[in-house]
Amino acid sequence: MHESTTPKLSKILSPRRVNSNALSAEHLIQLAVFAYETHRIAGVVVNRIPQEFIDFIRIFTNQKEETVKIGRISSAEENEKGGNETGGNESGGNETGGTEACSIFAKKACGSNLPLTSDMGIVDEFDHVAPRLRGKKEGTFAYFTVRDRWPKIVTSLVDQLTRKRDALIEQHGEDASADIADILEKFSRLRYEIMTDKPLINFPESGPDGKMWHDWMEELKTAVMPNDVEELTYFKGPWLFVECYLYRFIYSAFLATKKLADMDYFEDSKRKNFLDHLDQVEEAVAFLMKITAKDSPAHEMFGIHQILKSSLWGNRADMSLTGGDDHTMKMSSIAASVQLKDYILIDDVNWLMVKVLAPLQANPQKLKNRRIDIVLDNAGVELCADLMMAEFFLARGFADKVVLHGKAIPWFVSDTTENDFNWTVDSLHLAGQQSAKLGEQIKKRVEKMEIIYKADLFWISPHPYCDMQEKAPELYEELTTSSLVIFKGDLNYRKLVGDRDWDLNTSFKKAVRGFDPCPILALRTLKAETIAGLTDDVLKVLLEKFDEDNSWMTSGEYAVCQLGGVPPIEE
Ligand SMILES: O=P(O)(O)OC[C@H]1O[C@](O)(CO)[C@@H](O)[C@@H]1O
Repeated sequence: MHESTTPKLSKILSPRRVNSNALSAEHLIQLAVFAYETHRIAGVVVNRIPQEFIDFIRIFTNQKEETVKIGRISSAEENEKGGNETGGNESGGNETGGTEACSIFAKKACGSNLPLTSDMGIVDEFDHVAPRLRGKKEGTFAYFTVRDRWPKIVTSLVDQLTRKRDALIEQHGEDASADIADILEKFSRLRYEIMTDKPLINFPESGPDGKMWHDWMEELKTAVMPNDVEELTYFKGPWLFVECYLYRFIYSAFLATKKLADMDYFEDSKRKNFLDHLDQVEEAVAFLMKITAKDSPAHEMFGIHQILKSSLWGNRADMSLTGGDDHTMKMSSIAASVQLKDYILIDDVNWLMVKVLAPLQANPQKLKNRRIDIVLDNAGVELCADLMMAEFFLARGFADKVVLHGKAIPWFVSDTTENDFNWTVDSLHLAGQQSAKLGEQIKKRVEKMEIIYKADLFWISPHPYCDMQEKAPELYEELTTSSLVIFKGDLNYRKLVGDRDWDLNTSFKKAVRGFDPCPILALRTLKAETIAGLTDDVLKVLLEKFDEDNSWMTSGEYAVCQLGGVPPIEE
């Protein structure tokens, strides 16, 4: 019976949200069976009851107050209760000797009338928190990424190398020819291994973090998935880990060459993105110059929304979504910040002003070392908006220094490296007079160490940020001295919430799992199926608009400005 009902159930549950009208007795039974099956397969107590299950039962039984409990009932507990209260599935013993049961019983008020929000993945099979996203789940964006986007990214690198072959040989000499052949061979194997879901292999322990990668892969296999080492494949491994591995693997192919070890193979698309947005950059910088001018009549707080949201919408112009293809924004990020406000699902900017920025600017203790950090994302137009944000904080007296954190190697197609940072500052004048002034201003600030660029290796590791304190204690310590850390973009957000399939209304605080060095702000457009902290009202609107389609989570159209690390405004 289990075999025949479970697939039907997954069909019902495969969209993230399920229309509760579609419920029937049969569905309910299937749910119970599925829960039992999952429990039995996972072999653990199910300690996180999916909201949809609770809602299903509540709606189905038409009772107002109840709790659904599903899990392994130990013999002692079962004896005490006198067995299964609803006469649920009574299966025989199990491997550990306890009696397994699927038990559903009413106890006390629980749940809300929220739409059904999470998928049926109950808890992660390895650590029993919300499930990590994985490429193996068909129909998800992670699956599409592994199946289509990654091979496409590798193919476009192959195309680029083939196209540039002669120029590279001319620049570096004949050795480059063998280098290119070597890389092409590695990439063709890489594509094959992705597409046929092969296990990840160790790459040479070279580079500043090569040894660490070996350790992390071992750790993942031994600590996180000890019984399923063969599961560390492109589709089955945790999506975040495997995606970081992919970009590190690409880097290792170049690193192993004689002449191309320093090449930034994503540079062309990053520079093109900047050059395609010159008008938009100039328009946005002109606004910045107006509100930061010494005689500007603007109120101190004027412009914060525009500047932060301009940086947010810069994150739309991400080239990794299109595999490096053109992705030109039509309006300037400042114009977008005004026009696109309805697409911001969580907007904590007022709260940020009250709790963080206003006290910083008032600076009652006359501090001289107020620091704001920006963990950068993409180069190109997004970096320009981030530089504007840094300048705004300094010019308007919110901070004495701004630390920009970039990547030490080419990363996720368009992420900012030190070269990108320097090149962009040097090239701002191409956008126009106002941008030229900004470029000069930033250079001065870099000289005076008011703007500092750093590239800690942790940012190119596969770890969620809740592990920072353990994996990169010095970086964590450093962030505790900051007044605000702004995390830009989707990848940073995925790492903040651990790249997990949280119920959409899980609090942000819970999802960051103790990562709390100082106030943090996520400025992210949604490009992956993970988010936490949506309110009932927002969920309702999304449900009405999208029903069972969750493209809003990955289209890059919607966004959040989400604050953590400070008490809620009403406290
Ligand atoms: O540049 P961003 O905003 O971090 O986006 C990169 C993200 O987009 C994706 O390419 C889409 O999932 C992810 O690989 C990554 O999380």
